[in-house]
Parts: sequence; C-alpha cells; structure tokens
Amino acid sequence: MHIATLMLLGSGELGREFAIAAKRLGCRVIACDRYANAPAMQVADACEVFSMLDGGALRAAVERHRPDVIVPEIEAIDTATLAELEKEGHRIAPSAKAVQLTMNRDGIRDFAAREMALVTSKYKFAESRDEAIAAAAEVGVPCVVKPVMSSSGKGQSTAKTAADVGPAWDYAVENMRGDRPRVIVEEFIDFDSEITLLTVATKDGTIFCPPIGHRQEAGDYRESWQPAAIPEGALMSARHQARKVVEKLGGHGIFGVEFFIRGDQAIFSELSPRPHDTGMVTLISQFPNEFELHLRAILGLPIPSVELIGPSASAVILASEESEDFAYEGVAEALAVGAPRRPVDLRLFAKPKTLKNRRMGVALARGDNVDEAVERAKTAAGRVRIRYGGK
Ligand SMILES: Nc1ncnc2c1ncn2[C@@H]1O[C@H](COP(=O)(O)OP(=O)(O)OP(=O)(O)O)[C@@H](O)[C@H]1O
Ligand SMILES: NCC(=O)N[C@@H]1O[C@H](COP(=O)([O-])[O-])[C@@H](O)[C@H]1O
Ligand SMILES: [Mg+2]
Repeated sequence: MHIATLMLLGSGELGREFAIAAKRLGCRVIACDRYANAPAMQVADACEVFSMLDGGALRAAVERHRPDVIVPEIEAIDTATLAELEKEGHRIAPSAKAVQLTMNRDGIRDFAAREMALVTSKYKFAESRDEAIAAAAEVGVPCVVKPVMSSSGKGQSTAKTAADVGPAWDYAVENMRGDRPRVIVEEFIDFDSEITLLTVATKDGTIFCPPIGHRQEAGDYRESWQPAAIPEGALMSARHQARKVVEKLGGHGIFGVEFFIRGDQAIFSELSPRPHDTGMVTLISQFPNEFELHLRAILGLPIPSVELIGPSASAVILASEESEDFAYEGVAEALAVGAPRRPVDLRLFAKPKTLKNRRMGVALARGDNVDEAVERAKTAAGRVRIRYGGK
C-alpha cells in the first residue's frame, strides 16, 4: 500500500515538512520525539514518544515498526544504537557515519579540519572551566564557546575578553543537551556573510542548491534568503569542500553545509546530514524544496533539476516566554502582506509549549530581489503575535 515506511527520529518543524513530502509520495511515516504532539506527529501515520538518547527505547521503537529507512531529524540521538542497527541491516539516512559524526561538534569539526583538511576557524575542546580558559588563551579572544552537543545556538556565547570565558563555560554546561560537559572554543570569524549550501548526495551524483544567506542572533537564525550573492571564488570553494565532505560521509540525502564567507574565502563551519532550518526558505523559493530533495535522494528517486522560482526569504516567529496556554494571533494580517500581487505564506508549528526564544513559526515571502523578500517576510512574521494565557 505504501511505497516505503520511514521512521523520523525528531519530529520538529523540519520533520513535519519532511513528513508532508513523504505522505504526498505515498509513504508511511512514523514520527518519534521526546514529547507528544510534536509538529511531525500532527501529520504522521503513527507516533512514538520516548527519549531518543535511550538506546533501548530506540531499538524497541525500530523493532516495533520495522521501517525501511530511519531518518534522523535532530542531533540528540543515541547514535551508537543507530550504528548497530545499520550493521544489522537497517537503513539510516543518509548513513550512520554521517549521523554519528555530526551528533557532536567535536566529531564533525575534527573530521572536517583534520581528515578532510577543510579551512575552519581555529578551535580547541575543553572539559572543564580551567580547560576552557586555557583553550581561549590559545585560540585568542574574542572566541565563541559552544557545548559540543547542542543546536540552534543553545548554550552558545561569545567571550569578548578572557574574563568572559569562565561564565561562557558555565552557560554552555547549563544549556547543553546530553550529559557530556564538553565545549568547543572557536576563534571568532569576522565574516562578510554566511551561507548554507544545501548539497544533495544522490545515487546519480552530488547536486547543489543555490546558496542560502542567513542572519543569526544568539546562535539561531532570524532570516534566511535565496539566492545569496557571494563572490564566485567563494561559491566554487564552498562547493568543492561540501562535495568532498558529503561524499566521504556517505549515503544519500540532503546536507546543510554551513560556511562563513570572507572575501573569496569559504570557511567551513558545520553541517547537518538532513534538511536545515535556514533551508525552510526553499518551501517558497525552489522546486523540489529541501524536504522533497531529502526524500527523493533517500528513496533513490530521480532529481532531474532543481528550479529556483525567484528571490525569496524566510523570517522566524519566536516565543518570548514559557507557556502551555498560548494562542497565535494576527494570522490574517500576516497573510495580507503583499496581497494581491505576491502573497506571503506562513508555517505555524503548533508545538504544545512555548519557551523563551523557541521557534514557533516562519513567514515565507518572494520579492523582486532578496532584500525585498526579506523585508516582506519580516513584516509578515512581525504581524503574528503569540498571546500567553489570559494576557
Ligand atoms: N567561530 C565563529 N565566528 C563567528 N560567528 C560564529 C562562530 N561560530 C558560530 N558563529 C555564529 O553563530 C551561529 C550559530 O553557530 P553554529 O551553527 O555553530 O551553532 P548551532 O547551534 O549548531 O546552530 P544550528 O543548529 O542552528 O545550525 C553561526 O551561524 C554564526 O552566525
Ligand atoms: N537548528 C536545528 C533545527 O532548527 N532543528 C529543528 O528544530 C526542532 C527542535 O525544535 P525545539 O527545540 O523547539 O523543540 C527539530 O526537531 C528540528 O525540526
Ligand atoms: Mg549552524
């Protein structure tokens, strides 16, 4: 009846769009996450709620549903169990190796800098406050301190002076995921811009999407746009590096490869072996979008071309406080932006709970150029308000 059964490990906003793409092509989708009613669970055939860092629970879920492909959607997964499952014949997308190396920053950074000889910022790892201070002395200040297991900027801060490094360690440890107090201390790169290069490893070779530009605040993205105008030399270098690392990680699927652009230089930052949050812009900017590309690559379906529809942008809608009693307001006003010529669109994630700075939605817009698209996406995002409790 179904063309394949896919098990999503992580069911956030990216998982929900992937699940929609998979449902449209006739797949059965099992959505897993650590909490109930996660975005992808809202559209899946079945769901499982458990900690994906618990290897026993993960194995039990896989054995219960016997998926054709296991599709990790977040970093915080017991990747040792995934590696075992792959050895036993289960398929992990794109590969257990890619998922294992990118689960923690130390894995992918050492792999990229040492094994692949890519250009990265200077970095050192630290496992105590004192080690972090020593690492910063070597790397230099300003420096960026991040837990090795985290994403969307959680636990990340920039130490401007040596005195900031101790508090940056404390902040990282308080906000990390998992149970391993370890940070990366990275040289601060004064870049011109930054991009995500969506790179699709397919059975017929590697495909690149037009680069996506983005602006980050507190380590999390605020707006993204496509195409990003960067020097030709930097784009060529980014493509070369992305191809090299993705092909070495193995398997088929989409990778979000992040670079800092400085002049003609593309400095490798990190990568996700899955759709990327800044790539949500592709929901409006290109066909197939990043979720459809991931699905086609995983299932070995053809991708004859990637068509850029036009300059486009996404802008995030964040919560400002913690609540389980909240409502979205202003949706009609947001969707009226640009009507009738160029309507904007929204994705509202309907997560069951807000947290300060938790991403609750995105606005999507096109424009005559990317600046206009960003402005329109921001205007629409700004019109959506989250009302808390009776306030
Ligand atoms: N060494 C650096 N120099 C300058 N800026 C940096 C550096 N490292 C990180 N940043 C800034 O912080 C942002 C988030 O960093 P990074 O991508 O490493 O974190 P993350 O938590 O993995 O984010 P995500 O999961 O959303 O990709 C970067 O996109 C960049 O804007
Ligand atoms: N940068 C990675 C990223 O954006 N991941 C996306 O955010 C979700 C977690 O959100 P939450 O923290 O609000 O639960 C993940 O499930 C994924 O969809
Ligand atoms: Mg990042």
